[in-house]
Amino acid sequence: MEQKETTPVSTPTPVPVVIAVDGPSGSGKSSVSKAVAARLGLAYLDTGAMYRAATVWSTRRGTDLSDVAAVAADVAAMPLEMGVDPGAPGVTLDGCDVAREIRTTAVSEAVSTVATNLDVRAELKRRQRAAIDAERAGGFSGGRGILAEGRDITTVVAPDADVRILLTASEEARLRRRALDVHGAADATAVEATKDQVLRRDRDDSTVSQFVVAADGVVTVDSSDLDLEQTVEAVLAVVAEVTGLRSAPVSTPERMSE
Ligand SMILES: Nc1ncnc2c1ncn2[C@@H]1O[C@H](COP(=O)(O)OP(=O)(O)O)[C@@H](O)[C@H]1O
Ligand SMILES: Nc1ccn([C@H]2C[C@H](O)[C@@H](COP(=O)(O)OP(=O)(O)O)O2)c(=O)n1
Repeated sequence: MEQKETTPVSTPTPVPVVIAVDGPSGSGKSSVSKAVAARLGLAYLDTGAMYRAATVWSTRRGTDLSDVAAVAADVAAMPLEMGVDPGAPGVTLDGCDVAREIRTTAVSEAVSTVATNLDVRAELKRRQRAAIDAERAGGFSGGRGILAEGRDITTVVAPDADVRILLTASEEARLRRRALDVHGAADATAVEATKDQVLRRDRDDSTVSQFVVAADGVVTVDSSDLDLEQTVEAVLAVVAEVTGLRSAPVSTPERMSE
């Protein structure tokens, strides 16, 4: 397996470390988690991408997504490979790159139907746990560990994780961020057009996962009034507090003297 090149990290380092991050849509889970994993030299698992890939796979096969048994059968045999490099986390189905396809609006609108299928959840949970165990044993991170993010990582997939974080943000901040992502603007029209993807989807997803209120032992980080870098720092601070694991200070080039 490919090993990560050099990511300077200071000790003490209780490796392997497992970090679980959950939160609603637009809270910043993916962007923040990728940055935190990269800084700590950890693998990164985007579990939402797995539900998105399952949606693409079943749709491609012509399955009616509301047919619970048929979708579950598709997903049981799904040839999915998840890349866990936080710098380039690929998603392939049957060897083909689907990283862009899984982010389309059509998939965002349909994914909750697949994510609320309990047989699909059981199968993907099994694969997610296997990915976490692979990093505990070596894997991409060379045994340093993994950060996994989604909706049920702190509660169901890895309730035994060393660090468990619920990343939240106000509804307004989440809608604004998603509108900027999808429409390139955060005016009233763009925000309105984003509501189904954010609010309706979170409502549907909440029926099978608990990601609105932190479970016991889960630390809440509210990113509403933080920018991306501040949120990354806030998560790194929780990790350092709980495990002692710290990233090396980001080095700045020395100024040339005249
Ligand atoms: N704290 C933050 N402040 C401002 N923008 C943020 C913050 N966190 C994330 N973003 C931006 O919001 C968008 C949604 O973040 P994303 O990581 O996709 O959220 P999630 O995975 O929770 O849906 C991204 O464009 C991201 O850069
Ligand atoms: N562990 C997980 C991860 C995602 N899901 C669901 C919730 C979402 O509707 C989809 C896609 O998740 P994703 O994290 O990509 O969604 P957002 O980027 O936050 O909008 O999968 C889940 O049910 N459990």
